[in-house]
Amino acid sequence: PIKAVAEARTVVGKITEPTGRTDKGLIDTQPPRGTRDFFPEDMRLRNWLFGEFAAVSTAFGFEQFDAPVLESEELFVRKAGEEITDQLYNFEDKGQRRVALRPELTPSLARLVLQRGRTLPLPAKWFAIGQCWRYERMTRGRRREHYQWNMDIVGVAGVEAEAELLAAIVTFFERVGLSKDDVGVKVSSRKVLQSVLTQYGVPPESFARVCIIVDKLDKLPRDKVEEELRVLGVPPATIDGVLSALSIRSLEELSRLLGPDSEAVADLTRLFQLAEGYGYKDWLVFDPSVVRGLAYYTGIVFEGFDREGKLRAICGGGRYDRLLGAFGGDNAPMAGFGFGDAVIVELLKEKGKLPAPPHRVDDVVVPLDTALRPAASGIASRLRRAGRSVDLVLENKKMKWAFKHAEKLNASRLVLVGASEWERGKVVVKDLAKFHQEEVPVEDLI
Ligand SMILES: OCc1cccc(Br)n1
Repeated sequence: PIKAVAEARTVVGKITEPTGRTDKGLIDTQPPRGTRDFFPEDMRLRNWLFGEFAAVSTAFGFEQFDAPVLESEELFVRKAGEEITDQLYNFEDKGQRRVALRPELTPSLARLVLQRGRTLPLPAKWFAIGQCWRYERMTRGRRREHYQWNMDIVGVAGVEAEAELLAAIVTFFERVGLSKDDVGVKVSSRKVLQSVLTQYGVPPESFARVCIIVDKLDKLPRDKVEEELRVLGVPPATIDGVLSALSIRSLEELSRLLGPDSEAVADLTRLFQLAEGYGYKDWLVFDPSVVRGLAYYTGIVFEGFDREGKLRAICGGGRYDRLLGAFGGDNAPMAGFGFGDAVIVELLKEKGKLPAPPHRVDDVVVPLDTALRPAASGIASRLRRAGRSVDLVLENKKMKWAFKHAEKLNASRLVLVGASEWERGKVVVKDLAKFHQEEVPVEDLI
């Protein structure tokens, strides 16, 4: 047995106690494939980022909602060949129910809107920050989860909704220190593609699938995209028509192609006019090749991008006026965006703008001998009730250690509970920034 324990010690390392795991080796301490742990330093960054998401949402008067990560699979079963549904993290639970880890938040939002039905006051402006999942074959070693910030407006049919959502995205970029020289937002409308396909007599039921294939243009070679369109039954002439429309780079040109009464031209013209009013027009780029990869978009679509073109889309969104109908409900106009927590961090890191929020406390409280531990605990409670963050030293430590500890915690003050001062109803408060100390009566301590 001694030898076995000794062996176990080597396998399990310093955490093995005599009662440690001697039958097996150390558990796998890595998180499941494609997922991340958030150690405290990671959580501080994540809390900062989510704090920025929430601050922008609040500045725009949005209310926060959430829904289960686990949803009925039926919410995400769409037949448009989207990557997001091809990679659904779905399974059958112990009650033989078909369920899935949500790959996005929008269908859950739609479910909640339908749940409220006519009782939901419109317009509703809701936001969420939630973990979303995909089951990616690890061949590409990509992540299987990320956190996504969503903002959505329900009940506004005009592009004023999209203009407000774009303003929120620009506000976020400015808050985190990115300028229009670092990032931009490509804007288009699916009505462009819809008009072209209609001109070529492509049946409306193929529209969503064509969009999903065209969305792959920035990921697949053009001939692969053309092949997929051909397989879908889109004739070569139509393919050329579609692809040439996507190379247009001005609304004037678009107007010449689609005609003066085009809804797409009217929507986009209005959107750029509103953007001028908000003051973020220079952040926008009209780019009809932007179609986004979600089947349910019906109008304006947009995506945030880094001007150096090194990274994947930073965020994306658009109008989706028929999602409630797809779930069997009455349609209501809806528009929104999703903003992931990964690309933005890569971009901020690259731009040297990624904060590294330190762990800090306001006060470190130290009893200078064991008999004073109850007194020190009382001091810590008093300070905490006053709203201070307090690290109470829980073991008997010397002054030298306490100083180093307070420094490590970036503490503002070191509060020493010593016998002679305590007898006089006082404690010693050392201001660590001003190298100044004073005896403070306990009743005055805050
Ligand atoms: O944006 C697509 C997506 C969905 C779920 C999880 C991850 Br990682 N990525």
